[in-house]
Amino acid sequence: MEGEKASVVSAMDVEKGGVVTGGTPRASGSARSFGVAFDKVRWTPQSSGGCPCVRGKKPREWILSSITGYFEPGTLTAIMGASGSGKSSLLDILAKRKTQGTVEGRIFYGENPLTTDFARRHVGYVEQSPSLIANLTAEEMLLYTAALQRPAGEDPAWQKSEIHKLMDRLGLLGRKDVIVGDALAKGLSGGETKRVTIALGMIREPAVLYLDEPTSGLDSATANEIMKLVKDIADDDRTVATSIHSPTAFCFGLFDNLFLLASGRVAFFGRAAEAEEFLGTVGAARDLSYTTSEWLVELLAQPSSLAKITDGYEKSGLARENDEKVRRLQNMESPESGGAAAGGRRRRPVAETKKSFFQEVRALVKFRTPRNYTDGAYLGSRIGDKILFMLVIVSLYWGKGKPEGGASYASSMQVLPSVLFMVVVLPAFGAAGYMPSLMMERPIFVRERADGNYKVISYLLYKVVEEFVVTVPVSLLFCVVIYYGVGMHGSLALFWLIFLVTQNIGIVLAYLVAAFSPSVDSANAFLPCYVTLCLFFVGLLIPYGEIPVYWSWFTYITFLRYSWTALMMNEFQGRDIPFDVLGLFSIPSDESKWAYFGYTCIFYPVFFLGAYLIMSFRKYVKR
Ligand SMILES: Nc1ncnc2c1ncn2[C@@H]1O[C@H](COP(=O)(O)OP(=O)(O)OP(=O)(O)O)[C@@H](O)[C@H]1O
Repeated sequence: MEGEKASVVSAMDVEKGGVVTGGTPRASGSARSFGVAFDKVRWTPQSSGGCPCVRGKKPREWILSSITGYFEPGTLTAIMGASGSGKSSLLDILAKRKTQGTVEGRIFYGENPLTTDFARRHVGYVEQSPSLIANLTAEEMLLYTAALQRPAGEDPAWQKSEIHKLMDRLGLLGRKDVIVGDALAKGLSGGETKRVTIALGMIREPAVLYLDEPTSGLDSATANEIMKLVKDIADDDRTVATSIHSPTAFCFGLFDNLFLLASGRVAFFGRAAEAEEFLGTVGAARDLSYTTSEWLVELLAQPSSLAKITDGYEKSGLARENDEKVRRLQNMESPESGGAAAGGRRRRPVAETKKSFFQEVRALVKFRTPRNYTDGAYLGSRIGDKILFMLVIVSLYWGKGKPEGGASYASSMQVLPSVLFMVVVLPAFGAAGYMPSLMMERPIFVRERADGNYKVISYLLYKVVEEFVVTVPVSLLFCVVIYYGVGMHGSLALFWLIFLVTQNIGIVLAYLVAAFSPSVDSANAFLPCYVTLCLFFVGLLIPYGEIPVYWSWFTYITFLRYSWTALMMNEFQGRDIPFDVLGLFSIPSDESKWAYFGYTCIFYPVFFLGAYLIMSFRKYVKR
């Protein structure tokens, strides 16, 4: 496959003249060089749809208006502007990451119009505050991302050696075994975390790399180092643009081009070295007590002078030249582009990196599951409650299921339905414990989906497989101890299967609730509410036959009803006892317990599908 062995890090390792890193030689900049051209781009947070009578006559407020420019391969463009001027919004639009509002204008990458698929394959995006997986080490974080983003057939050993080269180049190799960490568990420092995020943006070898404030929160020396790395990336024929708030003089010297934004309009676009002279021509005289970058920051922070500058730019010859160049690039008539628009070279086909969902699930399980399985908090919350309730049930009901063991028939007939009731209710309530994991991980899920790391189905399958593996031994222990401790009858295997399935239905129910809930609080309110309502309709608190007709519909969406009925049938069907226990609870004695087990199972795919559809179509990020 072309490019299969193309270096993960060739951007870093290529010596001028085109040499290689561990893999097959790659001529410098020979493949996947795209320039970016954008013409009269504007954006409003208001959506375009809807009936005007509902929307009202409120005119649209354009946060960005008439933004025209281009980024060329081999150049580093800095986007500067005051806070709120639209820097991040512009990058989001160019990377197809805006999820709200209306975008107008034309955006081309080479000869390709911008699409989500194109952006996922060719555009790297280094977020300002990326969500990383806190319990992975720096090395694992990169290997994990490489396993998801690199072509399927790539040799993992080769991938690992390339990742090590990338880490070495980014000054991370000595810190490869340090966990990424978060606010609660300290791991990498802020500067090291930024390097990891830049490395993440480079793993797919994107032709275009956007960075949103890569130096924010860093000291000047670290900021300079980071920007040197960014400049190196651009020097390898990549198209690189970064938003930056207050660059040091050193950083400013690294910029090839400068894009100044003022209240969503262009105040200057051209060679960084020519900005000062141009601004002088539109009446913004340089204050010599500042460095150029400091002066620009001061200038852009003064709203009173900005309209004059943006008006001056829009009427300038420079703006006309830029417009003209963008039009040439988009029409693919640029002599310097050789027919490939926006300054890009003719590119060869890119290695197909799409993976099957099975390969994605395997990568997710390989890197994330071992960490979870060795995390005491993760396992404790999944095993602890089962062990506790198992001990409570056994100590309370020891031997009471067998009348011949001392308990009277009457007591035994009361005890067994109650124990079975608790056996189905516990995993349903316990499901609340699975919601936070999905909700806390939502920012990671959102970033990884935006990076095109996996499909929703792969992520959900990984989650359920990871949980299922834990539930198998835990539920087996729980069921064996209770079965023999209480003194049950019927099939132990079916008893266990019903409990196992009920527990896993609880898990996917938790995922479904987590998928549609806007916050952990609302999810925590909804799930116990639904489960508690279900308790009334299980069949123990009120026999089915006595449930009022206007509530009967609810019994059909009470999965606990089916699992409890199957357990009751398993326990009492065919037993020679002087009580008609099943009849007492309106449970048909002549129907198959396996059929009720089957009805229970149906809830699993239904809840799973619900969670999948919501996670696929819901926009979790408003940006
Ligand atoms: N989804 C959105 N809905 C409504 N307003 C938004 C949305 N996204 C951005 N804005 C507004 O657009 C303006 C530009 O925001 P943006 O984040 O692009 O600015 P910025 O220049 O990157 O700022 P900073 O340097 O502080 O990060 C701000 O006023 C912001 O509140």
